[in-house]
Amino acid sequence: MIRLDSSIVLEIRYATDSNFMERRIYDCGRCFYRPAVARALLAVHHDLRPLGLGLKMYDCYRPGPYQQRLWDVMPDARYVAHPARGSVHSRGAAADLTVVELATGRELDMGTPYDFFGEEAYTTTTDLPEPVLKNRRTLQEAMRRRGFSTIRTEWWHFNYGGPRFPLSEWTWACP
Ligand SMILES: C[C@@H](N)C(=O)N[C@H](C)C(=O)O
Ligand SMILES: [Zn+2]
Repeated sequence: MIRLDSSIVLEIRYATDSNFMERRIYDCGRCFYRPAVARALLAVHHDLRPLGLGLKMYDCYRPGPYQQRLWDVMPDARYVAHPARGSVHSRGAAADLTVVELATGRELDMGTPYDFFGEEAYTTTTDLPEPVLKNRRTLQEAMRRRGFSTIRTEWWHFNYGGPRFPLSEWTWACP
């Protein structure tokens, strides 16, 4: 993604130990997508620019075998897709992301951290401060406009509509 626009921020958490597993599972953090999905995300990023905002990616395409690693720690289908079914991430068509101020890199307050597994992170939760609800609306409206849909339990996760791409186990090279 950052080859398409280097102002998209990458913070691929599963390539760090700052994630719910508290350990690194990717050898390095890179962000790949099916071309149509990449184009749609780029459009979202550009749509946000007049507001002084842009996208920060937490996770992009997720090679199939890594789904089991997530499931081993959080075996709850509300929050992690069952490895036997596979994640839309492993189809190259899901995004875990947030919105940042372009000038400062500061994340907008979405009410919970990434991968907070609880009701405060649900997209259906309305019992949150108005600025948080506004920030979530900004993200959701920008993503919906370009063909993405939300899921109930995670404000950061979006699935791209359209063709159902196959699951993949391809893994990127690290420098
Ligand atoms: C684990 C979380 N970041 C996530 O992506 N969850 C969805 C439901 C998935 O595993 O596909
Ligand atoms: Zn996700």
